[in-house]
Amino acid sequence: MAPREAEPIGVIGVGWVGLVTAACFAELGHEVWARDIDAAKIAALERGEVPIHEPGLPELVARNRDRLHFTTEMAPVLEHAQLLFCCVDTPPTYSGDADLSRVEAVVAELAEPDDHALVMKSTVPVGTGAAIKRRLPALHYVSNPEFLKEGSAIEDFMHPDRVVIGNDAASSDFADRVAALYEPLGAPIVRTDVASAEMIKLASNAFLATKISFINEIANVCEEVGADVAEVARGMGLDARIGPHFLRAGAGYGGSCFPKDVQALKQLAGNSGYHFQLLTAVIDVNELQKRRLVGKLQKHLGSLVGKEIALLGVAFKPNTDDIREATSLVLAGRLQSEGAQVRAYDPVALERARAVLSNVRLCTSALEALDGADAAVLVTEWPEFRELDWAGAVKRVMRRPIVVDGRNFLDREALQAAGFVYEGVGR
Ligand SMILES: NC(=O)C1=CN([C@@H]2O[C@H](COP(=O)(O)OP(=O)(O)OC[C@H]3O[C@@H](n4cnc5c(N)ncnc54)[C@H](O)[C@@H]3O)[C@@H](O)[C@H]2O)C=CC1
Ligand SMILES: O=C(O)[C@H]1O[C@H](OP(=O)(O)OP(=O)(O)OC[C@H]2O[C@@H](n3ccc(=O)[nH]c3=O)[C@H](O)[C@@H]2O)[C@H](O)[C@@H](O)[C@@H]1O
Repeated sequence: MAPREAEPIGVIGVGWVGLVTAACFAELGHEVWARDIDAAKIAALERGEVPIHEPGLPELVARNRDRLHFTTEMAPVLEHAQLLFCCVDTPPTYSGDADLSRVEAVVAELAEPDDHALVMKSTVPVGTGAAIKRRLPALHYVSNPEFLKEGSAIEDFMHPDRVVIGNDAASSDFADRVAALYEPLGAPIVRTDVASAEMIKLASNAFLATKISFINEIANVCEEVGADVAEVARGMGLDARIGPHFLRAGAGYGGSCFPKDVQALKQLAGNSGYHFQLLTAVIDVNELQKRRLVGKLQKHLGSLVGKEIALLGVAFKPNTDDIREATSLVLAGRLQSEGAQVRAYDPVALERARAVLSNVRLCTSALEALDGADAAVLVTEWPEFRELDWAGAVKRVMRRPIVVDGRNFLDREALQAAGFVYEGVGR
């Protein structure tokens, strides 16, 4: 696609957000200089390898290879581009606050006053832009939070519900140039101040997490009173004020963002003297929700000592190999401390799992994980799990036909008809 005006773009931090940003801006016709301090990652990208599992990304990177310039150095980025999209990670610290050390490292490499603008795509606490500007008053700073979801990152980037751009008066020309980059996408562009832009990102993630914890609590009550949460969510979601999205009850939210961003917003409020009660509950519900699956196993197996439990799925959601804060990790730990033997299978996340699930037997197929298992727990709703021959091969290899469906994903009626004990969430 030929852009109305090509704008050389710098991307700093080439992870999930950075690589998708770089590839999508290249697809929109811009030259992109993308820098990461991880030399192995840059070397892989230069060889044409994409280091993460994200549908469509290898093709997009390959198609735009001529416009994508990967580097470990800051100098070529500064030389070629004025808009510097900061996409470094902002993981949680022990206190739950966001760790801004990577952002600080990027800022330390910028001079001022100069003709660059730092465009913050990383998720940062409200006040980060102001703090950076206090130290470097002449630095141009634009907040441009990212709302993409892993697994549909390219689609989300190219067809956003909205684009948010926050800036002060001194940086309005740069902010206009950032807005111009997104114009071809046809999405509403929300122009606002930096602090509000930062808050829009945190509040959006916190609200979505709240929806999930809310429906999970409704699910838990449904179990007590004999209602089906999937039916309840369907009926609720048709109310336009509620909407149908993010009402899937299950084993709680995971991933690199909701857990850390909800915690970070709670901490941010606390640091300013405000106790954000609702978010405290959202977090507690989510932690308990992951563990409730253990109780469902105990209901049918009694003590878990020596029992063989198969986890179907390790990734925090399908279509990604990301296992950061995945429910599978909490569950594996809980099951092991109850004395169970745990085996697990995931179509794409096994390599990443190997580094953290040391006492779990990682299997190369679902059937291998299910062979001899006393129960199966569906943790990630990969389509291939629905397509397994439950009534035939699975029934034959499992020691006991018990399935805990942590995502309400499998065909309950078919499994029950095949003689399985089926436990969903909230039904
Ligand atoms: N993963 C997601 O779905 C989304 C993430 N975000 C936010 O975007 C930010 C990035 O997230 P991810 O892409 O998931 O992180 P990531 O961990 O996948 O990637 C971050 C990259 O930055 C690199 N890096 C660290 N310090 C650097 C430096 N000084 N210079 C150059 N590169 C450096 C790292 O080596 C890594 O490759 C976070 O703040 C996150 O909260 C926002 C929306 C969606
Ligand atoms: O800031 C971020 O990093 C991103 O965080 C989430 O995206 P992501 O974590 O990639 O994935 P989601 O699809 O939101 O799922 C997050 C978790 O919630 C769970 N979930 C989601 C929806 C639902 O109805 N129920 C539910 O339990 C998923 O299983 C998963 O564990 C947001 O959806 C993005 O808008 C945001 O940009």
